[in-house]
Amino acid sequence: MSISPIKTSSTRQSSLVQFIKQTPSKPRPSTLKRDIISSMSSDEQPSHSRTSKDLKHEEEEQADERPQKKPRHSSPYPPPDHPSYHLPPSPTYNHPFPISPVPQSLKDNLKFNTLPIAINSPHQLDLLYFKRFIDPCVTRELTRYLLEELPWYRVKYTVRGVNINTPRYTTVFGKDSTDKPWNGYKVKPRAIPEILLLLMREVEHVTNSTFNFALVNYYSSGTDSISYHSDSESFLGPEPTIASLSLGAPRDFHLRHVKYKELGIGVEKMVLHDGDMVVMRGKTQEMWQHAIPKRAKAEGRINITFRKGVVPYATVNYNTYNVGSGGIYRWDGREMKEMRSG
Ligand SMILES: O=C(O)CCC(=O)C(=O)O
Ligand SMILES: [Fe+2]
Repeated sequence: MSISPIKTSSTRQSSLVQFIKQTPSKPRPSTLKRDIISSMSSDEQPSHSRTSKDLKHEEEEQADERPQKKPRHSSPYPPPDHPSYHLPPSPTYNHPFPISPVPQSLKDNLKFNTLPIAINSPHQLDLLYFKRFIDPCVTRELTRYLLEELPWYRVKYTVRGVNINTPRYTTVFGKDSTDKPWNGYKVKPRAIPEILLLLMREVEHVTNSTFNFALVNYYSSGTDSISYHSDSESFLGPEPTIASLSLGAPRDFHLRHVKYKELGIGVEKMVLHDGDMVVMRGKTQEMWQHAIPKRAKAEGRINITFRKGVVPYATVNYNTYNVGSGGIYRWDGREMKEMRSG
């Protein structure tokens, strides 16, 4: 890693990140602890590189700071005055087929680890990492529900005469924060389904942000991937906060600086596990690109990103590249089946 050293009492001091504990309700960082992630190999967990002293400290802290039981929210979400998410004409607006109600067992078991670790570098990488943000007791049921209930797409498109087959399943819900009405688009946006709103509420709470889109990827095997890119699209506004949730099999998450060659900055590598959440903030999109590279072998993984689109083109673009005009796929319990060809 090319993060400049922070002197600590620890013996290792090459590449460092700051580990910042935050109070659950106030995501403003206050440095309680520093730790080392030194040249993480792609299969290492950040905790593997900690000293035993730090680990002990961590265990003690965790004893006091167990993932919190989800507070009982009695009021519907989003509230009518949600600053970014305009209520659609109906909660199921423009769903191509009905999405079953969220099972009560799934709702009851949704619990969250609201304590992040901050990962910063002098090169303006600005991440929050919530290890097992979603409690492992529910991730299996949640993954299955999303696979079975969401409409999935394999989008094809052409850029400068080149035909592209998106190498993963995608789908998207939501509308930008402008006053353009839900029915004002040539391709109408889709209401965010209840399960994604439940997750969005918690993610908004811990990131102190608001969102209006949920983009969902499904990487069915190691050959599904997303290549290096930034989500710094003009339609997200400056310094966007993007929260990215992982469910299912672990996958590598690589970040490289936009001038990594000129500046000799190495690739940052993490492994994202079932239930983890990475929040990209500040200048991360402007100065860094991220990717999920192909892997020789990998089981299925779902990724959900929450974002805030601030212009109508966000809605148009996300629908074009995550729904498109091709066939629709559903998970039948074993595999994806195309139920309507494009
Ligand atoms: O799957 C991931 O973790 C990343 C997805 C991503 O970067 C994107 O959808 O823009
Ligand atoms: Fe991305």
